[in-house]
Amino acid sequence: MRRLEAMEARPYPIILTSDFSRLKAAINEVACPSAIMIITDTHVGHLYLATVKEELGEGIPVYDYAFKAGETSKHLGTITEIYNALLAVHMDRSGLIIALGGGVVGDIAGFVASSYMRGIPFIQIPTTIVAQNDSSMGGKVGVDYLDHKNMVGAFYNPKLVYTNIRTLGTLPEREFISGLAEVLKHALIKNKAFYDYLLKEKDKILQQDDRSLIEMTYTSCKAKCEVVEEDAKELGLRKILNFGHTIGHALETESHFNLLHGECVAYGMVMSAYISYGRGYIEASHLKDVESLCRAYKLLAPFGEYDIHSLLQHILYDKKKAYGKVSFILLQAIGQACIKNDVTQEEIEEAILYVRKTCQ
Ligand SMILES: O=C(O)C(=O)C[C@@H](O)[C@H](O)[C@H](O)COP(=O)(O)O
Ligand SMILES: [Zn+2]
Repeated sequence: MRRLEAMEARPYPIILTSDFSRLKAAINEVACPSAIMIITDTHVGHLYLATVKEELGEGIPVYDYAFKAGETSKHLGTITEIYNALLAVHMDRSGLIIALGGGVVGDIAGFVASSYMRGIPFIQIPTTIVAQNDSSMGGKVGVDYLDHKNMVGAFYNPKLVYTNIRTLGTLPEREFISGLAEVLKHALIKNKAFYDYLLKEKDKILQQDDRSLIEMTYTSCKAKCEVVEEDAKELGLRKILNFGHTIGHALETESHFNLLHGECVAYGMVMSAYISYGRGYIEASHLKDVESLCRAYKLLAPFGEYDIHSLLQHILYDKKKAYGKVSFILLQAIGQACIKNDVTQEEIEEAILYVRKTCQ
């Protein structure tokens, strides 16, 4: 087991382990709830709800609510349904919400927790690579709105993140691989030694060796927490966590979510590295390093025939636009990112064409 304290200012523990046996003790350390509502989805609920409930025991009422699994549930309708479920069991501020599942569950349950009765405590039990290494910490919660991803939400931290890495065993391979893109991102923007580790340990990580996964998750979470610690509300430094996302989000939308988030982020990271190379920020060999790392983890499948004009339109309407400018995260070295808001349409087009040519 490993333990990390996220956020020095308002700390919450991140427990990394390989079963659920310490769950109750970990909750007791941070809360003393009168009742618990476990929010999950139909897929994860089927796999882990019974075990988690058993671990929680019978001392207090434990309710559950499962919504239909998938990004299509990430909208305000699901939020209202959960408010209704909470009201039906008279949940008040002395209650606790548990998010049991991947990124969509964490984002939805966290948003409910941030807004129900102006905020009640919640904890995260992330069950996917994305959730364990990225979305369960940092406090971003919310839902999609109309066509816009994560358009409505809040910053609201959990009281605890309890990660059982064995839950990854039931994750489809495509999702496992896709989620790893966020881990690679943390290495590329923040930690060259982690980049080296990821190359060295790739076989063990892909085989889901417990020790390697726990070590990887620990380092990944630490990198993210260090960034969030400095800039929780994404006014400056935190923007680097969006490396690969400006183009990645556009691709996600353009593929009608047929491509997974991490798959798009991987293409986006190579495109951003290409722009960085074009500007002379990094050497050609560093661009190849980014590609090799993604390929080592089976990312960068052949790139589809996406319409460049539509992609550009999505990018130009990026929700992170400020004062009319889109922020881009570029690389200055492996393990070092910078924020630029002067990337031109031509640079983006060339980067898309580069990935189209390289990923065949
Ligand atoms: O935590 C952050 O900050 C991130 O940007 C992490 C991203 O990997 C994650 O996809 C996040 O949900 C993106 O948020 P958004 O604000 O760009 O929608
Ligand atoms: Zn992401």
